Amino acid sequence: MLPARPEDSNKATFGHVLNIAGSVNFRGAAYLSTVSALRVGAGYAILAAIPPVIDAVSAQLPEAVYLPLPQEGSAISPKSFPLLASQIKPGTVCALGCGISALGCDLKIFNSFLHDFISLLIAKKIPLVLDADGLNWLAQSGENFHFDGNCVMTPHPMELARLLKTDVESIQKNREHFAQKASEKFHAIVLLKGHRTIIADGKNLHINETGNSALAKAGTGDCLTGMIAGFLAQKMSPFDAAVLGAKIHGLAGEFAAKEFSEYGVLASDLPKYAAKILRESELGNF
Ligand SMILES: NC(=O)C1=CN([C@@H]2O[C@H](COP(=O)(O)OP(=O)(O)OC[C@H]3O[C@@H](n4cnc5c(N)ncnc54)[C@H](O)[C@@H]3O)[C@@H](O)[C@H]2O)[C@@H](O)CC1
Ligand SMILES: Nc1ncnc2c1ncn2[C@@H]1O[C@H](COP(=O)(O)OP(=O)(O)O)[C@@H](O)[C@H]1O
Repeated sequence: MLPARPEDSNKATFGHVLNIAGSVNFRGAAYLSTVSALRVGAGYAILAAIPPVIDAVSAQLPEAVYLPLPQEGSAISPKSFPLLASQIKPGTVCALGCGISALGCDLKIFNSFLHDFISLLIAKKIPLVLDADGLNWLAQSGENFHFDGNCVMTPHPMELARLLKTDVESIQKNREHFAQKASEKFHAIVLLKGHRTIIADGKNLHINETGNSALAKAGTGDCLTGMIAGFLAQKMSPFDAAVLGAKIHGLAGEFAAKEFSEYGVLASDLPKYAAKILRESELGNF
C-alpha cells in the first residue's frame, strides 16, 4: 500500500509539494503541513507564504524551499497569482488552505485569485489537497468547481456544513451520506474528519479505523493535509493517498500517545511518529 521507492531515484522522482499556507496568526499551520509532506516522503516541499510566515517556518525547517508571496494585511495578496502559476509544472501537487487567513476576515479578497488559480490547477491536471480556509473560501464564494477526481477535500464537520449549507448536527447524524454528497457536488475525493474519518469518492467509501483523542488538538489537521499531499507527490491516486494519509496520521496519534499520553501529544509530534509508522510498515508490521 506504500508508494514505491525505486533504488534508481532522486528527489524529483518523489514530486514537488507546493504548499500555500499560513498567515500572520497561523504560522504554525504552514510549518506543520510542510514538515508532514517531507516526513512521508515527498522529494521537495515548497512553502509559498507571506514573509513573516516564511521567517518563522524557515527557522525550524531548513529542508523546505521557500517562495515568498506578496502580503496584503495579515494574509496572502491576490497579486501572488503569477508567482504561484509559475510553479506549476508536471510532478507538482498543490496543498491549499492551511491557516491562509483567520475566519471572520474577508475571504472575498481571494475571489478572483483563487478562482483563477484553482481553474489553472484543474486545466493542468495538478492534484490538489484543499483544506481549512481553502474550503471556507470555497463555501463563501459559491464556486462549483468540477475537480474530475483530482482533488482531496479535507473538511471537518463544520467546514462540510459550511460547504453544503447545513449544520454540524445533521452532518454528524449521517456522515457517510454528506461525504458522498459533497464528493458528487465537486467531483472530488472528500475526507470527512473526526473519530472514524470517512473517505468518499462518490461511489466508494472507506472508514478509517485509526486515531484517538490525542488528535483532538489544534494543528493535527494541518499535518494530515501535508501527509496526503506528500503521498500524492509520490504518485498515489487521490483516493489511495487520502486513505493512507488518514491511516498513518491516526497511527501516529496512537503511537505518540504511548509516549506522551492522549492528553499530552502535540501536533508537531505527529510528523516524526508518521515516519516511524512508515518504518514499521516497510517491515511488514502494518
Ligand atoms: N497553529 C496554527 O497555526 C493553527 C492553525 N489553524 C488554522 O486555523 C484556521 C481555523 O481553523 P479552525 O478549525 O480552528 O476553526 P473552524 O471555525 O473552522 O472550526 C472549528 C470548529 O469546528 C467544529 N468541529 C471541528 N471538528 C469537529 C468534529 N470532529 N466534530 C464536530 N465538530 C467539529 C467545532 O465546533 C470547532 O470548534 C484554519 O485555517 C486552520 O488551518 C488550526 O489548524 C489550528 C492551529
Ligand atoms: N477523537 C478523535 N479520534 C480520532 N481522530 C480525531 C479525533 N479528533 C480529531 N481527530 C482527527 O484530527 C484531525 C483534526 O483536524 P482539524 O479539525 O482540521 O484540526 P486543525 O484545523 O486544528 O488542524 C482530523 O484528522 C481528525 O479526524
